[in-house]
Amino acid sequence: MFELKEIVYKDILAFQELSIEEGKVSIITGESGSGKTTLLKMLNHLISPDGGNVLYKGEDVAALNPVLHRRNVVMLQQMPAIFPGTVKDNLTAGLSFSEKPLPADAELEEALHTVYLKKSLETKAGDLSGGEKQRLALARVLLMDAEVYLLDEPSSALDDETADDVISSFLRKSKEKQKTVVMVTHSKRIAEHYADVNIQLENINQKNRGVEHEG
Ligand SMILES: Nc1ncnc2c1ncn2[C@@H]1O[C@H](COP(=O)(O)OP(=O)(O)OP(=O)(O)O)[C@@H](O)[C@H]1O
Repeated sequence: MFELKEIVYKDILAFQELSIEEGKVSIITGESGSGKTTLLKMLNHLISPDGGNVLYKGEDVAALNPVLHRRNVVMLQQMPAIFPGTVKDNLTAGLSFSEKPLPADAELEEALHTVYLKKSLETKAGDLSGGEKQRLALARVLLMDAEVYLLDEPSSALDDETADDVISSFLRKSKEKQKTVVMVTHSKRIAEHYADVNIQLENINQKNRGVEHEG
């Protein structure tokens, strides 16, 4: 799905080669500051490497329209924005922004069910807890029906049991629809349980290599 070659980005990332396989769950781990978020941003065309190439389905991402690329490759940021209004307003925000058709309420409720968020569509989003807001943002991303989901620590605000429920349910849904998922996590447990492929980033200021890849 993605091929990255001879990547250099500031003094943050430097590695020879990395492949992200279609239909797989790739989990990125590595110590704080090793460049995990930076790598996701590169896949999302939010930043471009100083050296090397990022190919998406064989095409150089630098040559793709960033807005159109981000409809296919959707990123859930580490601290996702929650918009004023209801849960429903928040679920449909990404779709409205991308000018995609809005789903019926039943589909929105199904997305809430997938992320174990037991709230009505009319609940005020501002009243949700931090972990509930994180799940709401994950449901919003799921509804985008993208080809690739880039998830930056999507369960950081959840207790272990809820994190397991939510991540396994999200990944089951994405596998059913043959989506590609790239997820950053600090949780060894999540990485061990759910990765088809483990990508370990190393801090290039301390060590001399950037990526270790296990399939
Ligand atoms: N635009 C930028 N310019 C310069 N340095 C940056 C930029 N963005 C991030 N950095 C630095 O690059 C390093 C990697 O940041 P990044 O957010 O990718 O790390 P991370 O592995 O996701 O960390 P964490 O686990 O703490 O979220 C950090 O030292 C950060 O301060």
